[in-house]
Amino acid sequence: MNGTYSPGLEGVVAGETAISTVGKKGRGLTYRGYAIDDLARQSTFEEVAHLLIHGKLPNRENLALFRNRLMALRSLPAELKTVLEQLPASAHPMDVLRTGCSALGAIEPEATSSEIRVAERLLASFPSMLLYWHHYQTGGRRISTESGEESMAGHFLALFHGKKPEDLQRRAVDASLILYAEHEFNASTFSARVTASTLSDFYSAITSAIGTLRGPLHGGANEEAMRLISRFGSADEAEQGLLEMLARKEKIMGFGHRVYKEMDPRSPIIRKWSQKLSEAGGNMLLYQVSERIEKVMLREKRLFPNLDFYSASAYHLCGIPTTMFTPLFVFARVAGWSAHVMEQRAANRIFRPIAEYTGPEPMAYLPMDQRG
Ligand SMILES: CC(=O)SCCNC(=O)CCNC(=O)[C@H](O)C(C)(C)COP(=O)(O)OP(=O)(O)OC[C@H]1O[C@@H](n2cnc3c(N)ncnc32)[C@H](O)[C@@H]1OP(=O)(O)O
Ligand SMILES: O=C([O-])CC(=O)C(=O)O
Repeated sequence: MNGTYSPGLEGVVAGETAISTVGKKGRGLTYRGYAIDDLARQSTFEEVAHLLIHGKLPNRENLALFRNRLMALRSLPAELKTVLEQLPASAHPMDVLRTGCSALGAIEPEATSSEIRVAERLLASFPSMLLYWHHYQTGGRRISTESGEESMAGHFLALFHGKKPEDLQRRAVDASLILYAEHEFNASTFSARVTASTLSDFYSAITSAIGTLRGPLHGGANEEAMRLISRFGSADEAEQGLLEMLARKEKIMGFGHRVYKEMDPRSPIIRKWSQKLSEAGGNMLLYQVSERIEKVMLREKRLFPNLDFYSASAYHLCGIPTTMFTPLFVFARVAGWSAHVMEQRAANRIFRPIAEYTGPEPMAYLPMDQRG
C-alpha cells in the first residue's frame, strides 16, 4: 500500500469533525458554528463546555442544571485523595492530573457510568484534584473541595487562594478557559481520538491527551513563555535578549502555529485581558516586555504570538504559579477532548497509518557466537 508522506502529518486530513473550524478562510475559529470572538465576549466557560459536550448552547434552565451537576461532581472519593497524597511535592502538576485521571478511571470505571457522566466528572473534578494535592503537599492541609463558586474559574481561584476571587481575575480566567476549550485535530485531541479509536475507555483517552498536551511544543508553551518574559527587566532588555536567542537559532515558545499562518485569533483577546490585569495591578512590566517580544518576532521572523504567549502574563497577574498554567489548559480542553472522544466513537474506524521504512535491507540472522 502506498501513501503520501507528510512529516508531522502537516496538511493531512485525518478525519471529519462537526465540533470546530480552525484557520478556515472566512470562518476563522468557530465552536459548533459560533465565532470565538462572540463566545469570548458574551459567553461563560460553562456555556461553552455545554456547547461542546452536549452539542448546543444551554438555555437558562439547562445552564442552571449543568452548573449544579458540575458543582455536585467536584468532590473527590477517599481512594483518590489517598493516591494524591502519595504524589511528592516535587511532582509537576501535570503529573498530578495525568495520575488523578487514571486513578479515577480505576475507582469509578466508565463501565459503571456513561460517557457523558465521565466527561462531566472529569470537567468538574480536575481543579479539585490539583488543589487537593497542592495544599496537602505545600501546607499539610486536607482541604475541602467545596468553594461555593458557580464557575470553574471562580472555583479554581477560590480553592487556590483560599478566599473569594476578585471579579476581574475570575472573568479573565473564565475568558481564557473559553479560548482554550477546543481546537480541532491538535496533537492532544488527536491522541485522545487515536486512543478512543481502539474502543478503549474514556479515562484512557483523556489520560493520553494530558500526556500529549504537556510538551512545550503544545500546551507546555504557556509555562515556557512565562519563564521567557520573566527573565527581562525592561522592554529594551527583552529586545536585546530576543535578538541573541534568535541569533542562536533558539525557538521562542508561545510563537508560531501549525495551522494559522497569519495570526491566532485568540491572541488579541487574551492580550487585552493581560493588559487589563496589568493596569489593574499597577505594574505594566510583563505586558510591555511581552508586547516588545511580539514586535521583534514579527519584524525578525514574521511569526505571531499564539494563545499561549499572553496567557502566561494573564495567569501570572492572577497570582497563579507557572506550573499550573498547563493544568488550566487541561481544565478547559477536557471539554473539547470529550466532544472529540464521543464524536470518534459515533463513527469509529481505528487509526492505523503506515510508515516509510528507512532501516537496513534484509540480513542473514547471526547465531550468538558469530556476533561482534
Ligand atoms: C496552544 C498551542 O498548543 S499553540 C502551539 C504552542 N507551541 C509553541 O508555542 C512552541 C513554539 N512554536 C513551535 O515550535 C512551532 O511554531 C509549532 C510547534 C507551534 C508549529 O510547528 P510546525 O508547524 O512544525 O513548524 P516548524 O517548527 O517546522 O516551524 C517552521 C519554521 O518556523 C520556525 N519557527 C516556528 N516557530 C518558531 C518559534 N516559536 N520560534 C522560532 N522559530 C520558529 C522554525 O524554526 C522553522 O524554521 P526553518 O524552516 O528555518 O527550520
Ligand atoms: O491546534 C494546535 O495545533 C494547537 C492547539 O491545541 C491550539 O492552538 O489550541
